[in-house]
Amino acid sequence: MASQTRRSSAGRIPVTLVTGFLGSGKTTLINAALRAPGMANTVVVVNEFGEVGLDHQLVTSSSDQVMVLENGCLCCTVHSDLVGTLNGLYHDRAAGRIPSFDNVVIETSGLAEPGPVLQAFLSEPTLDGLYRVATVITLVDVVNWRGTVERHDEAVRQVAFADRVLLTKLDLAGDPQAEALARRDIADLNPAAEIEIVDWSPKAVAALLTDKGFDAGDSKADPRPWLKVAAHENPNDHHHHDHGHHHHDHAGHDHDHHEAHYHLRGKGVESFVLTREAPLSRDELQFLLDGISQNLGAGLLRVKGLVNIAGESGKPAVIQGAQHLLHTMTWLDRWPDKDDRTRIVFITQGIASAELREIVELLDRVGARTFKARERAKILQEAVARRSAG
Ligand SMILES: Nc1nc2c(ncn2[C@@H]2O[C@H](COP(=O)(O)OP(=O)(O)OP(=O)(O)O)[C@@H](O)[C@H]2O)c(=O)[nH]1
Repeated sequence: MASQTRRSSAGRIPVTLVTGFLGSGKTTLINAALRAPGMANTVVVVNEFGEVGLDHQLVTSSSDQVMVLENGCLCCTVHSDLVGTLNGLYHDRAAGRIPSFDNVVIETSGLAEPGPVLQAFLSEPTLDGLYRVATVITLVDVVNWRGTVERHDEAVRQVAFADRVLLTKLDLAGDPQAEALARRDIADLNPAAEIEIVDWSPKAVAALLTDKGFDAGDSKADPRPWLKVAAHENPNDHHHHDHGHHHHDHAGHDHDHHEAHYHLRGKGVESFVLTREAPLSRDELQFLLDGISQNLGAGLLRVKGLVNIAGESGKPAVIQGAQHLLHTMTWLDRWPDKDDRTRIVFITQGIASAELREIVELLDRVGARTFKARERAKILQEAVARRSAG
């Protein structure tokens, strides 16, 4: 894995990823949006499994601004199909072969893993520089949610990666508790996600699908709504805000609450916030990130953070990565507020926060020793050089 400082990345085309399990309402959502004038400059890319041919007709009949990839799920073919399609679109647009567009929506297959898709957008030789992921929207069908999440880990990760979770099929839910249960489960998996009920009006849906999100290539952007450190640090706050009629019960007597917590604890999604008061050198940052991703392997889902790099204290570096491969780095002009500590959010699966904390502490100790030794070696070398020169 290589940390890399990106060239100016402003001007990349924003992409909205729409994920959600089979039947959660992705096609319905996108079709609703395509009726709005606000979607005129948006291209929709649909990925699907071969056997679900219906999607294709539904979507293409509504518009000619839709591309369909039929070669299987994104997780297996992302580096060929999706990358090829998006690269092709970009160059066709540049050459004037297709009408200009300034926004892309990708409907992923219901079984798609968001991690590899995100990774493709962060990796230099593929899509970075052309496109950036603006928001990840995950649809959750509240009627089938519990059964789905129990059996399909993809559904867990689709929620874990979301910036925004949209609840669908509330009108079909017989159980009046279904919404509250789904909200609680989702907040357990992803305490930073906005959880909303879908407003199906074309204008409202189009606004969601054209949301520009946080652009790490825009040095004036405010990273706070993207990073949401507080939500990751204090996940329980979120429960209290979002759990509607359960908010009176802060004492922990809520039976369902414990059940829900237990139910999802088995899914193992956790977040961990690494905070550093002292600025980090680039080497230290690289060492820490490499060490963490090597130790966590596939257990690391997402990394994002603001870093105070030694010698660059007036401005934060934005880093982000998806899974084990990439960390890209861009710079903001200034810190968004007085807090200029390094804060990096790690979202993991199958690794307890305590375990991650231990790994970080160990890396810190090893790192401190390594860097001190390197520093000493440098001083020695310089002394030797001075002596041989003089
Ligand atoms: N009543 C009701 N039906 C909905 C709602 N959302 C989606 N549906 C219906 O659920 C079915 C599945 O919706 P789709 O939009 O095809 O779901 P999808 O996520 O694209 O499904 P896949 O392509 O299989 O992954 C359709 O018949 C929709 O009309 C909702 O909020 N209420």
